[in-house]
Amino acid sequence: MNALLEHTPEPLGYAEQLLAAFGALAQAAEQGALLGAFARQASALSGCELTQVYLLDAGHSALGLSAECLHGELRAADGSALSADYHGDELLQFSLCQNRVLCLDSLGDGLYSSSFLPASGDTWRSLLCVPLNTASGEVGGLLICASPRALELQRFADALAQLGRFVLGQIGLLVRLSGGAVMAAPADNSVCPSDYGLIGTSEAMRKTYQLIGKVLHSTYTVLLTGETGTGKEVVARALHECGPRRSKSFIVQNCAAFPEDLLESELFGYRKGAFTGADRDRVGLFEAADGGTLLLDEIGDMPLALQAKLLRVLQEGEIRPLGGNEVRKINVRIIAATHRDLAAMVAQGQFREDLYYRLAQFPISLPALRERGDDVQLLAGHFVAKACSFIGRGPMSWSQCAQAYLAGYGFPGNVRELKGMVERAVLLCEGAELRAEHFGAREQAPAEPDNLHLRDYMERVERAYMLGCLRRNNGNQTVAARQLGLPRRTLLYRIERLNIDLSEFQA
Ligand SMILES: Nc1ncnc2c1ncn2[C@@H]1O[C@H](COP(=O)(O)OP(=O)(O)OP(=O)(O)O)[C@@H](O)[C@H]1O
Repeated sequence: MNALLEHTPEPLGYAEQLLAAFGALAQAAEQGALLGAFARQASALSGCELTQVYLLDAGHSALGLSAECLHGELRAADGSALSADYHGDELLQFSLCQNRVLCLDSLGDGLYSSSFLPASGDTWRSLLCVPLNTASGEVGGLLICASPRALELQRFADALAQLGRFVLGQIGLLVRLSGGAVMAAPADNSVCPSDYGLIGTSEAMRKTYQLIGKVLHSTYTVLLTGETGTGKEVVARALHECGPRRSKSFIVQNCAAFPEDLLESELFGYRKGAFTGADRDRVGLFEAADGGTLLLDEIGDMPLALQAKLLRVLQEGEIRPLGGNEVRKINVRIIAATHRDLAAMVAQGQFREDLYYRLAQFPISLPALRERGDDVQLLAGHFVAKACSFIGRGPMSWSQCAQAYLAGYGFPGNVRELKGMVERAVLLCEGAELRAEHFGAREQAPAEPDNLHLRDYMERVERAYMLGCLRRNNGNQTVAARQLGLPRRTLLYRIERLNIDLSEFQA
C-alpha cells in the first residue's frame, strides 16, 4: 500500500477513499452498472472532470467506449468502437500497445489528436491514460482521465490501475455467473481465449501464453524458436489473429523453399522488365501483407545477401521492388521463425549479427513436447476427437498401455509427430479402444495385459512412465523424483530394479 499511495496527497484519506471505491464496485451486480461506477469512482479519485472506460472486444480487434462520466454525470456510452488498429488515436494506441501509463499536461497544444474526448466548453489540458490489465497481465482496455486544468495525474496511476484490475476480474465473475457473452463486443465476436487457441496447460505453455499476451499489441518483431513441430507457425498465426491486425492479411513465406533470386522477387516484388521473364509488374509479399503480418519461416536459411536487404526493410520500413526506382513505405508486422540456433549461426558467421538482434527484439522459445508433461495426453485427446469427427466415427477410449506408451515416448518431431501418430492410430483401430499396437509400438511399449501377470504388467507400465518422466527432464533424477512424488533414493532403487539405463539420457 505504501508504494501505491506514496505520491498521493493525504495518503490516509486517499486510502480510505480507495477502499470505499473497491467496496462500491464490489456491490455492482451487472456489467453496465459496474463500468459506470468505475468511471464515477475514477473521476472522484483523480479529481478529473472526465473519465472514460474503453474495453477491447473479445477478438482484440476494436476498442469500445463502455462508460463515460462528465462533471459527475454518467453519460450513455454510445457503443462506438475505434477501428482495429486505433489508427489516428496515437495516444490510445501507444498506451495500449506498449501497456504503459501515459500522462500529459499540455494536451491543448495540438501535437496529438484527442478526438476521442468529448467536446467541452474548455480545452482539455491534462490527460492520464491507464491500461487496464487482467490478473494474468493481459491488456483488456484503457481508463482515460482528463481535465481542462493543469493537474498532476501521474500519482494516481497505480491506484487506478489496481482498481481497473479489480473491475476486469469482477466482469469475468459476472460473465461466468450469467453464463453470458464476454465484455463489450462490438462488430466482431470471435473469441481469443487466454490460451490463444493453442492446446496445453503445462507450466511451459502457460509461460508461452504470457509472452504472447505481452507482445500481442506491440509492434515488436517476434522471433519464434523451437524444435521442428513445436507450433511456431501456430503461435505466429495466434499473434496475428488475436492482435489488432487481424482484419488484414497473414502471409507465410518459407525462406528455405526458394533459391536467393526467387526469394528476393517473392518478397520485394518486381517491375516489368526487371529481368528476363518479368513481363508485368508483380507485388511482393511485403506489400501484399501491408497492414497485416508476414511470417518469415526458416529465417536461418535466408541467404546472407538477402539478410542485408531484410535488415534495411526492418530499419527503414520501406521496400524497393526489383527494377524499380521508387521506394514504398510498408506497415507490416514481421515475425521470424526458425528451428536453428541463430546465436550459434551468428558466432559462425552464417547469420548477420545486426539482423539477429533486430529480429530478436522479442524472442519466444517454444518448449519441446517432452517438456510439456500432461499436455501430451491433452493434445492426443484433441487430435483423436478431431480425427474421429473427420471420418465420422464415434468417440474412442485409450488402453492404459497406449497411454503409458505416449507418456514415455520422446517425440523428436514434437506436436506434428504426435498428431500424425494419433491420426494413423485412429485409422488402424477397428474397435473403440486405442491400443499400443496402433501406435506401431508393440516392441517398445508394455504388452497388453491379456497374457501377463498383474505384477509384470504394472512393472511395465511403471517403467514406461518413469522413462517418460526421466526423458522429459533430460535424466535429471532430482526433478524426476519430485515430479513422481518419490524420495530420490526410492527413485534410484526403482531405476535399478526396472533396469533403466541412465546413460540414455546423458547428452
Ligand atoms: N499447442 C498446439 N495446439 C494444437 N495444435 C498444435 C499445437 N502446436 C502445434 N500444433 C500442430 O502441430 C503441427 C505443427 O505445428 P507448426 O507447423 O506450427 O510447427 P513448427 O514449429 O512451425 O514446425 P517447423 O519448424 O517444422 O516449421 C500443426 O499441425 C499444428 O496445428
